[in-house]
Amino acid sequence: MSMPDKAFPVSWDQFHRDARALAWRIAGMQHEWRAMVAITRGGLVPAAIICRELGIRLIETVCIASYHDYTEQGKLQILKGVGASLLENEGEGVLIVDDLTDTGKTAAMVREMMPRAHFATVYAKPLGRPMVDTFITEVSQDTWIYFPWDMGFSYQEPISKGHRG
Ligand SMILES: O=P(O)(O)OC[C@H]1O[C@H](OP(=O)(O)OP(=O)(O)O)[C@H](O)[C@@H]1O
Ligand code: HPA
Ligand SMILES: [Mg+2]
Repeated sequence: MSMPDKAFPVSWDQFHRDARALAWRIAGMQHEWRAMVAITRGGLVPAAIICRELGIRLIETVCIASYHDYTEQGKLQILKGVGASLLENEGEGVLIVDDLTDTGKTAAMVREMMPRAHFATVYAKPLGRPMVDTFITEVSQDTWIYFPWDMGFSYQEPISKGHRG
């Protein structure tokens, strides 16, 4: 995969707002969640915001490593799954959270573990969209989302000089 053409930088403020919007949408489903599963590492950030909003206190992780070299997706590797109790009833009543779905491969792998869980991401690209139940903002496949935890302050080229942001 080459570097996507477009950039979608997200600030902490915006991420908090978007994660809260996702919490509002899920709250509207009026479902009793028995646990939340955060997909590490990116899913830990929205998970923290959403479990606070929804009052969920049982938080588990699925630890997956996939993007080993910036935009180059390596083979997906499950480093850790969830405890047996969450797998009961195919994950019914479990809320799975990730920051985004891109190709949908990560979501597909976790869905396989808990087919009846609800899968929510803050952002979704078209290829991953069919793999998630709920998301807030769709960005095009040729866009790279820059999350605030990956960023630092740096000089920005003016748009007229070819700046892509
Ligand atoms: O839909 P996909 O193409 O599978 O991509 C989406 C996944 O990629 C990123 O995680 P990454 O594997 O980079 O690890 P991280 O969360 O530890 O940063 C992101 O947080 C999603 O989990
Ligand atoms: N941004 C950050 N991490 C990612 C992306 C993205 O667009 N796609 C897959 N992992
Ligand atoms: Mg991730």
